[in-house]
Amino acid sequence: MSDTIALDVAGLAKTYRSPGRDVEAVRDLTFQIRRGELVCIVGPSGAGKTTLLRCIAGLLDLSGGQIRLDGTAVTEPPAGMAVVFQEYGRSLFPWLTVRGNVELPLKEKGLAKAARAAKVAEALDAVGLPDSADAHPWQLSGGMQQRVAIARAIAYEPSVLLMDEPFAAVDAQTRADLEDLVRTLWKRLGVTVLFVTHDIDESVYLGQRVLVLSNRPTVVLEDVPVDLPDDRDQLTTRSSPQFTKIRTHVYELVQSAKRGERPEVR
Ligand SMILES: Nc1ncnc2c1ncn2[C@@H]1O[C@H](COP(=O)(O)OP(=O)(O)OP(=O)(O)O)[C@@H](O)[C@H]1O
Repeated sequence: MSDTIALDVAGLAKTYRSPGRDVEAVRDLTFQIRRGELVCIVGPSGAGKTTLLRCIAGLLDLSGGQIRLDGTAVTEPPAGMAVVFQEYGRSLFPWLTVRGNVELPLKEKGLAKAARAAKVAEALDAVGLPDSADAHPWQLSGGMQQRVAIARAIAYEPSVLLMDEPFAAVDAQTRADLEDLVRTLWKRLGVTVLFVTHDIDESVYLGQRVLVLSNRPTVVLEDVPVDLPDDRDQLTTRSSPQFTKIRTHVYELVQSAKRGERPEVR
């Protein structure tokens, strides 16, 4: 089962077209993610990472290629997918309580009230916010709000979880806690995770693989395996020689991507 392909991105191209100005964001992206994998994506700013995620989420029309989730072409937001964005402040509804926010997609899914209540409680518990159900998002810190966004995503029980720079706006200590939370939930739930980040160390700490993207128009520069033990912790893992070796390699790749290096000319 673990070798089944969950996400298949084949020859993806995306050009934003507007009168008098076309922006070719993604030229030719091809990669596959197996069910239950945790894959990170890094690349230079403006490389098309968000564009890629929005295409996978079914939020943008493709200009070429195809995206398949569990064998089915993605042409609209797929039922089995959840997305956590960077801007938790804008992704939570301020007029709803934490419970209301986490419950909303479950209502849309058609779950009965008792089942919804159980899933909301379980998800808030999993992200360490069992006592915040009646609070409103604006009463919580940034890190807590992002936990609510994660709780909302996991309560929905997606088969694929997309995360677009989810921790970019939180402080370093909270970020480390949230990274560990993602790994814990990923292991517990067996969900397939695609995680976009600017932070090279974060990509190596979290991922089983790191896809390094070229600059725009985007292609995959290198698919880097992260052969670190599965049990990771912020101190031991990050200070291990193997971690340093991989993060140095990814760092050099991103630097060469910034200089415009592309696979066909390497
Ligand atoms: N709606 C849009 N219309 C036109 N061009 C766009 C649009 N959205 C993004 N772009 C362009 O597409 C390219 C890729 O943008 P995208 O946001 O996907 O990159 P990114 O890798 O996520 O960037 P960053 O790391 O800075 O967040 C950029 O040149 C951007 O200006």
